[in-house]
Amino acid sequence: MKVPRISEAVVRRLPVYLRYLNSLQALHVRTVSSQQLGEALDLNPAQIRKDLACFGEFGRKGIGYEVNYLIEKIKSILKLDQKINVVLIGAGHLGHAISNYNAYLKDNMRITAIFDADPGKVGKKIVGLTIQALSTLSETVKEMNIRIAIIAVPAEAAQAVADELMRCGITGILNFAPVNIRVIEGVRVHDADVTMELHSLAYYL
Ligand SMILES: NC(=O)c1ccc[n+]([C@@H]2O[C@H](COP(=O)([O-])OP(=O)(O)OC[C@H]3O[C@@H](n4cnc5c(N)ncnc54)[C@H](O)[C@@H]3O)[C@@H](O)[C@H]2O)c1
Repeated sequence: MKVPRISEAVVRRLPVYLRYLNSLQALHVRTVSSQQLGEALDLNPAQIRKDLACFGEFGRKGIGYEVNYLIEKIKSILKLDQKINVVLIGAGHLGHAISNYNAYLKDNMRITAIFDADPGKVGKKIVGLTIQALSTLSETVKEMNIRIAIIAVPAEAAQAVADELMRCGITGILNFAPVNIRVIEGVRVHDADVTMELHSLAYYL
């Protein structure tokens, strides 16, 4: 089935559905209604039905959605049914934490290469992956067919790193550096900024 172009808001909600569905699957729950999903995720059931209807008729009246089937569908929509290699740039404190987390993921999407500019770190290992010098970035990205990168370098280095990543063909960047990265058309950046999240929480105090 050809999937129509869907809004960013829907793309953002699909991983939320997936995470909850995975937790239901772990509990051997077989079906779930949009009502139950809505209550658990604090979302409008009509919204959920509308989101999922973008991709076809998954649900059945009176039964709801089959958890396993819906998980497979969402994974395939998000392309998580295929192996996705990710490169991490920056093997510092955050880079280590992310790599350690990655090691326990039972996921098709995994960090498969780590790079750092510090010659003292190059050659060392983090959870089985050898930290590489940036001179081999382009080669590794091509070899491993990598299109997604995580940036965990200091803010002042982030733009140059992003530029190099784009030259290598990276089209998706998860940026942890507290700086706005400029990208060329066709490349997406998602920012993960702990400080900004805390600052906006402060407003609700
Ligand atoms: N540590 C945290 O909890 C945390 C949380 C959120 C965001 N951040 C942000 O993530 C980034 C990394 O933080 P950190 O605490 O891991 O810093 P860190 O100093 O421990 O690590 C940064 C790493 O990047 C490497 N590096 C520097 N320039 C580089 C370049 N041009 N190419 C490749 N590697 C390069 C350094 O050698 C170092 O290993 C920072 O921008 C920080 O603001 C950190």
